[in-house]
Amino acid sequence: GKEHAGDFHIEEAVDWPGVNLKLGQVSGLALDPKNNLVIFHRGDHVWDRNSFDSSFVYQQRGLGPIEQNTILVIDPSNAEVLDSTGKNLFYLPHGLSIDKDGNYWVTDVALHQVFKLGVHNKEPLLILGRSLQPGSDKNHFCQPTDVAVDPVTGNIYVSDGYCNSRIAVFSPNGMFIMQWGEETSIGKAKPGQFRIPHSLTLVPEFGQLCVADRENGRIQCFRSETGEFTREIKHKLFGTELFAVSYVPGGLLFAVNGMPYPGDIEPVQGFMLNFSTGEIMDTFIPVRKSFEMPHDIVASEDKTVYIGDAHAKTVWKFTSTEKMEHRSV
Ligand SMILES: O=C(N[C@@H](O)C(=O)O)c1ccccc1
Repeated sequence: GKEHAGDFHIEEAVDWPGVNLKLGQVSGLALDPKNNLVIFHRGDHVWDRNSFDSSFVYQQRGLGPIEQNTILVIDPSNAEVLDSTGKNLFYLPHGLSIDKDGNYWVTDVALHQVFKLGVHNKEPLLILGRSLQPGSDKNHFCQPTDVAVDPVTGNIYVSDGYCNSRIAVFSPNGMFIMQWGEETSIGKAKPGQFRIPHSLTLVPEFGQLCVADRENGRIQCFRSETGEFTREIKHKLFGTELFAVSYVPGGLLFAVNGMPYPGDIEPVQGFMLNFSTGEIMDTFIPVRKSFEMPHDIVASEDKTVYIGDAHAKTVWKFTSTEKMEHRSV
């Protein structure tokens, strides 16, 4: 008989053992060219009220860099740790992305720096920013949150940061090209204004870069070549904070919001959005354990989605199951 088109639902892959991985605060997730999950976590370091002074200078240098491997490569099917690297380099890991050649790009909010790590022995090939020195110019970031590398131009986009409100763009060899964005002024947030640009995702088919404008609880997108504002995606269902975004070639945009503030009714959850229309197509939460501070999200073309949580110290895997709306026989 005639069947209605299947309806996709995203739900936790409850047989995936990765939720039991022993991790520190999970800050960044990415997929490598082989679709392995790569996790950036803080080992035994935590970001709390004592981590920075009022000028955003990191206060816990005495701890030394994290001695555990902060970057884990995980088998997507059985969650085995295929590789681990990144020890004795970082103080407070934050963003992670992987470029088309498989190089890792990470940010460290304590160092106020962006690192490019080579595919092989992961030694830094490029470092942007000045170690432990917050600032806001061509050579200084202030708690940079994420980094994305354009697959065509090789240009490097940095979302900077907690204590800045800009997107800074660099050439493949690290020369400053341009920046855009400003602090959100009192009252309604205007286009191009940020309150913690927290996560980046490139949308190559549309020549755009989208930003999780965290405390404005919205996604802003820009033309990646010029920084020109193209659109905002915002829903009441996002609540106060929108933490992370991940675009999937083919037109889907995934996002995750923050725990409800006192008085908020919107629950913390993952979102699957239609990039072109901005509409919410599905929402999802874990079955095992619960979101505490979901911090990053990464999705692949087959609608496999991972969410990493900085407070639950957990990564969940979600997959898309096609539920036939109903069959007429
Ligand atoms: O948001 C915060 N942290 C998370 O995003 C994170 O851990 O990356 C934070 C802000 C102020 C003080 C302490 C932590």
